[in-house]
Amino acid sequence: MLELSHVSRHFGGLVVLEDVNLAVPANTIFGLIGPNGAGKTTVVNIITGLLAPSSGQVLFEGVSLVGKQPHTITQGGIARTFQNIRVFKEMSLLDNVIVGMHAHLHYGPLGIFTRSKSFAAAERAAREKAYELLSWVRLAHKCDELAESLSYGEQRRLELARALATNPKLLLLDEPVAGMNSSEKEELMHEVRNIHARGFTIFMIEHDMRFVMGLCKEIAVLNFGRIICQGEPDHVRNDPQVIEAYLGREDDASTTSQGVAQ
Ligand SMILES: Nc1ncnc2c1ncn2[C@@H]1O[C@H](COP(=O)(O)OP(=O)(O)OP(=O)(O)O)[C@@H](O)[C@H]1O
Repeated sequence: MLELSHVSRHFGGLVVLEDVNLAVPANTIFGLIGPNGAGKTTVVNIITGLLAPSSGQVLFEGVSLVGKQPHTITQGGIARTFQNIRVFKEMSLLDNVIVGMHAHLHYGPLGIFTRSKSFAAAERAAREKAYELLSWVRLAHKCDELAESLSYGEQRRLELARALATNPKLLLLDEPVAGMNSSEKEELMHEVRNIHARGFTIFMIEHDMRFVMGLCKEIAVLNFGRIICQGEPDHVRNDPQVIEAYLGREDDASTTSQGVAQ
């Protein structure tokens, strides 16, 4: 579904990504991990059109994403969440999700002013769809509350619902459990599994090894801008280069000489 071939990215003389090759098949949960500064965010920014690669190709369903604007890439079927929560705190949960849907609503400019029949129908359909997406992340009962009333974990779940509002085929999660406590992580793991079971392909970058190992079918490991290992969790966990890359790094995950955290 998503393919990066020989992708490199330099910032001046700094080589941040070098010859990165990744293939994310449809219907999988794929994880990209790596120590701080390895280049993970740069990969996500290249996929979503915020950055162009210095060289190489990025294909989504066989079509090149290089040079496309972020909103075009979103409309083409890739949605993302961000490391830092970006919900609109003074808006209701429903309105937060409807904002995410905006690009897909079809009503003419006059409809907005006259509240024509087609506008009213589009608005009703948007509210119904938003309610359904909120129910997927178990927040429908709070649909009219303001986002600011939600706990941190709930705000993250709201972001998921909003990302899904663009009707993506591929959902990119950028450090989805950053700042969460362990029960919030458990809940999000459940949510991500459910969303995947509804037919979405998921690509995540994440520091939390337990979360990644528990969810992903396939994992790629980035270190100093290069992919050093790719495969199923058990393979990655026991790979000597991966253990070496993580050993002594308290910031990323618990590692032992027997492997990366189970
Ligand atoms: N716009 C930029 N200009 C110069 N250097 C940059 C730029 N963006 C990223 N870098 C550098 O690229 C390297 C990789 O950064 P990136 O944020 O992609 O890593 P990361 O793996 O996501 O790290 P983290 O896990 O800490 O978020 C870092 O050394 C960073 O300082």
